[in-house]
Parts: sequence; structure tokens; C-alpha cells
Amino acid sequence: MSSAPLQPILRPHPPSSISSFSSPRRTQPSPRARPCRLAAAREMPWPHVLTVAGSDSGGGAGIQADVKACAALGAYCSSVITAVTAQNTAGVQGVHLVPEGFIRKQLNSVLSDMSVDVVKTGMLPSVGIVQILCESLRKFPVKALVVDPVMVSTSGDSLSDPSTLTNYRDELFAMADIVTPNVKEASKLLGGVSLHTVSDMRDAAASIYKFGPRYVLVKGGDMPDSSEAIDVFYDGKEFIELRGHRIKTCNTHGTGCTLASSIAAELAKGSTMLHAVRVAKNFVESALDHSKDLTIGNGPQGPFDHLFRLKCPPYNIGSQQRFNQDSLFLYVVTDSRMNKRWGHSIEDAVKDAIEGGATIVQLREKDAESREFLKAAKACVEICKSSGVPLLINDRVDIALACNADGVHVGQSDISAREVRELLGPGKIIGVSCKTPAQAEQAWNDGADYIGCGGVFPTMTKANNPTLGFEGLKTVCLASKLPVVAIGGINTTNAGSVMELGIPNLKGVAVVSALFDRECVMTETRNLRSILTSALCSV
Ligand SMILES: Cc1ncc(COP(=O)(O)OP(=O)(O)O)c(N)n1
Ligand SMILES: Cc1ncsc1CCOP(=O)(O)O
Repeated sequence: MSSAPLQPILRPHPPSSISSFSSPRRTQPSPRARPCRLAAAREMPWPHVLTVAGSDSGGGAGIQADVKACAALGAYCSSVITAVTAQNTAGVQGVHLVPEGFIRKQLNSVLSDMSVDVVKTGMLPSVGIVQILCESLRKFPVKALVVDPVMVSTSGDSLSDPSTLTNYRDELFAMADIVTPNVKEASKLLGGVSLHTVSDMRDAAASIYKFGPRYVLVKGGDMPDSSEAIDVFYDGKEFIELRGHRIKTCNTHGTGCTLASSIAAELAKGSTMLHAVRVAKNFVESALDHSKDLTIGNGPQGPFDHLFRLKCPPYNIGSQQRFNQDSLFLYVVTDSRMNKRWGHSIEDAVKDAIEGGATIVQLREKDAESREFLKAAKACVEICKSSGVPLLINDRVDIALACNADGVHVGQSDISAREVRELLGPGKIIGVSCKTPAQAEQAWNDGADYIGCGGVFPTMTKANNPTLGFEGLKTVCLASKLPVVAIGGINTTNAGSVMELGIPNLKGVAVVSALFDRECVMTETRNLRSILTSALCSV
């Protein structure tokens, strides 16, 4: 790396051994800064990050990335929008600057009312905006300032006026706790020096440090020819190389914003700077890894999923991301007594039903001992997962959680779908038995994914179960905002007539005895599937 041609403004640093941000900020307000008639900003119940950045219409970077990253890491995120971009996976199609006076207004609204722990900056597209921000920070000191010097989007589009460069360095960096340039931004900040190696990154970090921030993180994610993503962290004394896996993916749009806002979130929670950076790097790497195979948009660089943890245990059950209503088509419900009668294990019965064409499985094992049931349920989860068929558990949320099933089916006398949703989280499938429009309405309000409606015909499987007939089924389907599966006395002789009703949200039939109270589960399931398919084609 050639030496930096620009002379940094030297500024005395506070001791870099300060390890947390609970102390007041260095930039104390002048005695005149806060008008005495203004009520002081009220303490927040959560760690609070204010992001001052641009909006990304595609939702991958900018304000949108910041809000999601903070939410994922447990911090509240307020926002001051500096610019509105028209942007997608192909690049930036337009930038509309928010008038400076209105940026001042947004800053004042948030900072005067709610106590902010950390300010994180992204796109600051004009000299005036940088100045307004610095003034606001002097007036309303915060615990830490994280500066992501966004100058060029990853697609190569310019996101700031070149004249902001000196302004950035001279004014904002001097107030910053950490500055997080990538190699391109570091090069730009240092007058175009070229950065090819980790040693160049160290030199760049040292040069940027001289502009005034307490810490510098030069990010090497864009450095070519490395199997690792190496970032250089510098605290004015020591260089630390932070090594991560380079995730092979096109879905990297917004990584810089996400990293900086994740650092801000961790600082707001009280982390030391190095810990915050490590957590943030780890978070970005995990999010990229979870999203690496997604195809989003038509352009070369897609966004990634900041909320991937909501889809992982313990918040999800299984791999189901979004409930596919078509899976209700041939819904098979097991029965331990029937399996015993025919000498079938639950596992074999489930395997055979799937082989015959079942599209979703429910384990309804009313007599099973919990420990034995869990063992069988775990085996069935594996069987279903390998076939891509969702597996639900009847009534037993505990078993569903313990075996990582895809969801739970509950009846009107079981715990409510709302409570089940709270226990299982958002990624799970919840079904509710409904016999009336009011129950269907309640299931929708409670966050269920589908309803089971019946008995359509008389059944021996469930004692004292009223028969609704086609009229009752139609009434409930018509009232239901959720997809419906019909249940009760359905077999190969009447299943076709149920599907031929042609009710749009009636997605399939659920069957117990016609499949499991039989010697050959696979043959019966296959026959039923072909009858349903023909009926569907005839509607
Ligand atoms: C798909 C489907 N629909 C309805 C039921 C009946 O559930 P529930 O009312 O909880 O009665 P029991 O199954 O517990 O007897 C179901 N299991 N599946
Ligand atoms: C569990 C249940 N809920 C309403 S009817 C019924 C039993 C369905 O069993 P079958 O398919 O053997 O009639």
C-alpha cells in the first residue's frame, strides 16, 4: 500500500481501554445545546439504535437492513431517512434526496424524545447532511457513534457527493467510535490508495484511525482470491485479524449496513467494541449462510434473510418455511389402535402412507405412552423430512417441540391455537378442528394455518362426533378465511364427491380408518389418491 496522500486531522483520543459504552459520550453538549423548556428524552425499555441512512426499496440494504438487523439482535431501531433510493437486485435506478431541513426535523424528533444509545450512520449523501448530523450529536449526545462510510453501492452506483469525503473525514470521523469501511471505501477515504493484502488493510486502518475514530474496522469481504473473509480491527495500538468463512452466494446485498447496525445493536446492549464486532461478523456470516441458495429477483445481487433465526429451532418446527395449502390434499391421520390391530408400527404405517401418496401426516396416538410416542414421533419426523411431507402432532405440543415436528393439530377443547402459536413460534403449521363459522373465525384470529372440518360423514373413529354433512361443510368453508380439509367417514367410495363439491378453499380430505384400519396401507392410500386426483380434474 502506498502511503496516504491526505493529511489526517489529529485529535486526542480518550483512553481506548474504555470497554463499554455506559459512560457519557465524549461529545458533551454545550450548556446552550438543550433548551431548558424541552423535556429530556425519556429512557427506553430496550437498547436503542438510531440509524441515519437511506431507504432501499428492495429491502436488502440501508434503513431496511438496519431495522431488521437490530430487531434480530434484540435492539429497538428508530430511523432518520436521508434519501429514498429506487433499488433492486440489479442496482440503483434512482436516488431522491430528502431535504436537509427535513433530516434535521427527523433527528430532532427522535433524539429529543427517546433516549438513543447508539447512532449508526449509512448513506449521508451531502455535506449539509453530515453537518446537520454532527450538530445534532453535539446537541443530543449518545453513548456511541458507528459510522459505515457508505459511498458506493455494492452494484457500483455512487451514493454520495464526492465533496462529502473531506467532510466525513474531518467532522464525522472525529466523533465516531468506530468507522467500518470496506476496502473500496478505505481506498477512497485515503485518496485512492490500492489495497490488495491484509498488510495493506492494516496500513489503511492505521491511516483512517488518524482521522479520529476510536476504533477502525477495515472489511476484507470484497478482497478477491481468499477462502476467508478477513477484517482488520484496530484500536490505535493493536491490529486484530478477524477471520470468517467466505460464503459462496450472490445474496450479499446489504452486508455492510447489516454489519454496522449489528455492531450498533451490540454496543447498545452494553458490549465492548471488540465483542460487538465479533458478534456482528458472526451474525452476518450465519445470515449469509442461511440465505445462500435463495433466488431473489433477476439481478446479480440479492438480499439475505436477517430473521433466519426465527426459522430455526427452537422457534420453528422442522423445515417448513411457509405453509403450502396443497399439502392438505391427502391428509393421513394415524391411529395406534388400528395399527396394533393390523400389526403395523407407526413408522411403517407412515412410510406406507407416504409411499401411497399422502401429502401430510398427523400422528394421532391417543393411547400412546409419552416416551414411546416421542420415540416413534422422532422416527416419523425423519421419514417425513426425507420425503418432503409435513408431519403434525395431534394435541401434544410437548411432543411436537421435542421431536421438531412441522406443527400441531388441536381441537376445540384443547389449548387454543393462539397459545400453541406462542409456544411453537411463527414458522410452524397449526390446524384447528372447526364445526361452525364462529370457530373458523376464531382459528383465523388465533393464527392457525388451516382448519379441519367434520365429521362430514358418520364415523366410528371418534366417539360422539356430530355429523355435519355437505351443508355443514359448505357453511364452514364459506365462512373460513383459512384453507379447509374435510374429515370424518371419508373413504374411497365418497372422497370423490367431497372434492367434486368444488369449494375453492376446500383443499383436501383427512382420513383415518379408510387407510389405517386396512391390511395394506400403501394400496389404500394409492387408490384414494387416484380417486382424489380424478375428482379434482373433473371440477
Ligand atoms: C385434520 C384434522 N381435523 C380434525 C381433527 C380432529 O381433531 P380434534 O377435534 O382435536 O379431535 P381429536 O383428533 O383430538 O379426537 C383432526 N385430528 N385432524
Ligand atoms: C378425528 C376426527 N375428527 C372429526 S371426525 C374424526 C375421525 C375421522 O376418522 P375416519 O376417517 O376413520 O372417519
